[in-house]
Amino acid sequence: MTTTAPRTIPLVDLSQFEKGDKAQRQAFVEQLGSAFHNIGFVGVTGHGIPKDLIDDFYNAAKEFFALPVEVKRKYEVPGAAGQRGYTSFGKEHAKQSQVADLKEFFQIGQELADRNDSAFQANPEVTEVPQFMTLGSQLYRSFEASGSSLLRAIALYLGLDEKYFDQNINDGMSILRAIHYPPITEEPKSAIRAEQHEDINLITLLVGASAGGLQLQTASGEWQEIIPENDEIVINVGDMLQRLTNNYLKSTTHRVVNPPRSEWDKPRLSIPFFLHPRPETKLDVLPSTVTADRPQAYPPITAGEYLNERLREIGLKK
Ligand SMILES: O=C(O)CCC(=O)C(=O)O
Ligand SMILES: [Fe+2]
Repeated sequence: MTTTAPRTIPLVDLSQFEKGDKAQRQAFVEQLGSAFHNIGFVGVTGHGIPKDLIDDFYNAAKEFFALPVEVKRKYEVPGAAGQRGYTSFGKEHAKQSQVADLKEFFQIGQELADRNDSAFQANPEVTEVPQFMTLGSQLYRSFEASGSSLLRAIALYLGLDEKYFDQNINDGMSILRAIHYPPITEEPKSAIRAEQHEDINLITLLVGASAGGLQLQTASGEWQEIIPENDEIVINVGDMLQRLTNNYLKSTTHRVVNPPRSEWDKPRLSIPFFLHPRPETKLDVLPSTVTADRPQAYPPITAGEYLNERLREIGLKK
C-alpha cells in the first residue's frame, strides 16, 4: 500500500490562468491570492518552465560546485555583495543569527547592456563549465516569464490593473541562485543548512530541491515540511510584496533543516529565483490595503534602498 503525505501547501495550475477561460482565470486568481494571504506559500504546476532546462542547469550547477574551492573562488565578484557569482561556504547568515548557514551558492543577475548602474553589473563567465552560464541565463528568462504571469494574477487579486507590476519588474533586479548544501561531515555546532528567514524580494520561485528539508513556520509557530511533487515549483511571498500589501500577503518564515545522521552524506542542491523589481520602484504601502484594523505598517522606501538595508543585515554587504 502506498500512502501519500498530506499536502501542507495548496497546489495551483498556472496554465489555467494563461490559457483558461474567464471562470478558470478567476478561480486561479482566487486560489493563488488566498494561498498568499493565508499561508504565503503555494505549489505551482503548468508553469511553463521546461523540465529539460531545469535538469540541464541543475547538472551544470553540480559540475560547478564539484570544482576545487580555489577555482570557485575565482568567481567571487568584489563589490557585488554576493549578487553576482560565487559566495563561499560560511558567509551568509540569517539576519538574527550569528552563525553562517551550511551552504555555498552562485548568483546570476540581470544584465542590461545600456545601464550604467552597479546594481546591474555583468555576470562572470565560468570557463570550466561554460554551459552553466548560458543555461542559467535561459532559465533566468523563463523564471521571469512565469513570475510575471503570477504577479498579473496577484495584481487582479489585489484589485489592481492586471499589468500593475509589469513595468516595475521589466529589467528588474531578480536573482537566480544555485545553492549547494554539501554533505555534513561533523556534528554541526548550531548551524543548519539555511537558518529560518524571510525572503527579501517580491516572490520566490523554487525548483529542483534534490533532498527534503525545506520547512515553513505556521501562524501558530509549528514547522511543516514542504515536499514538492514532480514538476511542481514552490512559490512564496517575500518581504517586498508583504510590505507593499501592508502585511495582507504573508512573507512566511522558512528554513532548511539538516537531514538525519544516516543521510549526512547526501548533498542538497536547490535553485531559487528571487523576483525583484527595478531599484527605483516604490514599495510604498498600497492605499487599498490600509484599513481601520490594518493601519499603515511601513514608511515609504524604494526597492533599491530596501535591498541594501537587508544585504547588510545578512552579512553580504559592508
Ligand atoms: O534551499 C531551499 O530549498 C530554500 C532556500 C531559501 O529559502 C533561500 O535561499 O532563501
Ligand atoms: Fe528563502
